[in-house]
Amino acid sequence: MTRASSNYELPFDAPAPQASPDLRDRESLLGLLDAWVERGWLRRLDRAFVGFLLECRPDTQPLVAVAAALASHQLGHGHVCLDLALTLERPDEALSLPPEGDMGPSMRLPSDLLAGVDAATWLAALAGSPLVADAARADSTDEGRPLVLDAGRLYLRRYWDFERRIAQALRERLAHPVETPPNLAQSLALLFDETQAADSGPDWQKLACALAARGRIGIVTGGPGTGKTTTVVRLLALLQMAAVEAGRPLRILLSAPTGKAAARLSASIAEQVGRLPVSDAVRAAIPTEVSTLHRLLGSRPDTRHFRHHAGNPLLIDMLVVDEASMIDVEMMAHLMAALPPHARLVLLGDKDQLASVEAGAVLGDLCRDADAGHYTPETLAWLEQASGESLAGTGLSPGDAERHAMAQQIVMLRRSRRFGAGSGIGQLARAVNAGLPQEVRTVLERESAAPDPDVYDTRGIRPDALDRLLLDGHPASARGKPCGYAHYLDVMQRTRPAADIPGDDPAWESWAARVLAAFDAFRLLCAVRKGEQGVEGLNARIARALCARGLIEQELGWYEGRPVLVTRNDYALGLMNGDIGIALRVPQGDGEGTALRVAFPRSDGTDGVRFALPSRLNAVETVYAMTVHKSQGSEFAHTALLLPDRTSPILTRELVYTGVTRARTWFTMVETAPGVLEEAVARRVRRISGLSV
Ligand SMILES: Nc1ncnc2c1ncn2[C@@H]1O[C@H](COP(=O)(O)OP(=O)(O)OP(=O)(O)O)[C@@H](O)[C@H]1O
Repeated sequence: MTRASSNYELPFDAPAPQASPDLRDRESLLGLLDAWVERGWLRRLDRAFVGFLLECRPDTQPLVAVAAALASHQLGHGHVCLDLALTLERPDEALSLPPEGDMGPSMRLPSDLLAGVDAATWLAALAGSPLVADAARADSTDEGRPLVLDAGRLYLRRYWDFERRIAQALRERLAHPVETPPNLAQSLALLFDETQAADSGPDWQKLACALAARGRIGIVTGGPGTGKTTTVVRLLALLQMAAVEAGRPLRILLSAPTGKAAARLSASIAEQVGRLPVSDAVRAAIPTEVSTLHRLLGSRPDTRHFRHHAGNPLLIDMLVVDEASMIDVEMMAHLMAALPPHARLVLLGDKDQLASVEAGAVLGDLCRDADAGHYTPETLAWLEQASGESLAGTGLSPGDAERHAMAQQIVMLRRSRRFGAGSGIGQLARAVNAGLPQEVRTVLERESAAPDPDVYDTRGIRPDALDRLLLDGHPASARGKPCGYAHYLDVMQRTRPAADIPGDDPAWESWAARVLAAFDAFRLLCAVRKGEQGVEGLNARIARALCARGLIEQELGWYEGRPVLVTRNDYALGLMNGDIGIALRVPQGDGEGTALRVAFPRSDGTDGVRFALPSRLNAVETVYAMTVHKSQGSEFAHTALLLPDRTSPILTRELVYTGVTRARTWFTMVETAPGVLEEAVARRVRRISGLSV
């Protein structure tokens, strides 16, 4: 880093006009930041970053140091940068401070710290600091500066770079469309031969397939069951038909952010490929194996670098990534870098779901215009001609090639095949997504009172009734049984192979697979981790209730039936953060009695299972209840979402929507206090970023 000086700079000790006492000098500011770290308001990392900057430039103004601390803090909350104006407008809200559940003694808040600071003064201080590069000036001497100021947003350079590289790579892809396969219209007609009902509008899947076929980048977004996988399977068939014919089948890879999502996509594609009206040669050229993004890029232990990057790109012609809403800005930048320029990239995902826990909401940012379409007249004409579908009367808004460049390669699927008009879960998801609390309440009341409900509402549930719900679910109905956690333990006991069957017999693996599948019959989702109504409290409660009923041997430690969630990638064992396993008693290899082993599904889309020694698992936690965040990419026959009794900024529309849409057949809303659901539905997540293409 250069140690250039600047005319703007004030000596460190000079107070900014009307600044709060915390911004008067270095010691006061660091004192407050240290107190925030102690209290868990800032990460140690954020404080260390400021320490590093002050070491490089001891004369740094407090206004610059505090901006650096807050920009780093924002990354921990999923924001790619610090929006200065927004932070000054509503400091505590913009910075999510005090954090959820902080009941400690009073402490100086961001609003106290930033009182009296105006945007112009803050911007001038940053613009004048040798630590801050100005994004508008392509000045190579700026390159070593650790912070970047871009249109009123302050970035840590790494993250500004990620965003810039993603935008650049996408623009290049958009600027160089590929040749569409010959006979596009005929192939589309062959693959999409369903007749649409006259009132159901155009076949959005066909439109999505056509758009993706013409570009190096295509995005297919849509709610659960709208046919994202169906569309991509047909796209793969369409492209491979032409490529196989030409004697050069495409090298295609499929990927997803988590092992669970990869396994789901793999099973779904395998099932759909069989039904394609194509030759065996084309069918054989469509892969069904799906790897996680980490595995695809070749993650290496103890480093953030991957084996594949711009200098060693993937040897492929096409990449499909499912559950793209879970991709954070860093992963997306690595992904774009590792993709050879000629390769096609297709992203599938639900833009309305919660974004990744890490910084950035790439899919949400790119799909900003997806509801309105924003197609240019050229795109509209091309789409109608290629697909034979009419977009008249769809209510889409017109677009502009400059302002809506990315929108030209995005289609939003609008008709759910899983949750049709009559589905309570579908209606609930739509009402939540539309941000209509009153409508949400109406749907809950109406659907839960129906004779064979798929939605259950338990307002003000009593503790004993909650325990019964969590263990036994609801009474069986015509559709089957909305289970609780007793179910998979029952399957475990009932289907256990006979004790004299040797440990290497496949019966043990099939049994484990069956128990793992039964575990997915029910999941309790929580909004928060801490407290009685968080994951930690509920896991303890469920274990206690199962133990009291004699369904598990003990509440703590390792016991048969204990479900565990992997919380850190373990490359040696091939386990990824988010993988779920269950401890089972299986025969020892030497024929000497039995031992506990943790069964994990293989992430190759098969029903295979592998076993790990409990003592080898370093980062796991019990997972009856899980956070909505961790449940992304999974679905469960019966899903219950428990909302805490106090509202908080993390209870948002996206969180409730993601929770509801994890349910395949039944959904239970567990409300512990009035008004919390309504407030959550009315609140939107806003991820701060500058990604726009
Ligand atoms: N055009 C279609 N014709 C008939 N059935 C369809 C069609 N599109 C989707 N389906 C069926 O609807 C269900 C959901 O489709 P699909 O799995 O493709 O949706 P998705 O959007 O990928 O779902 P998810 O949200 O689970 O990722 C599947 O059973 C699929 O076979």
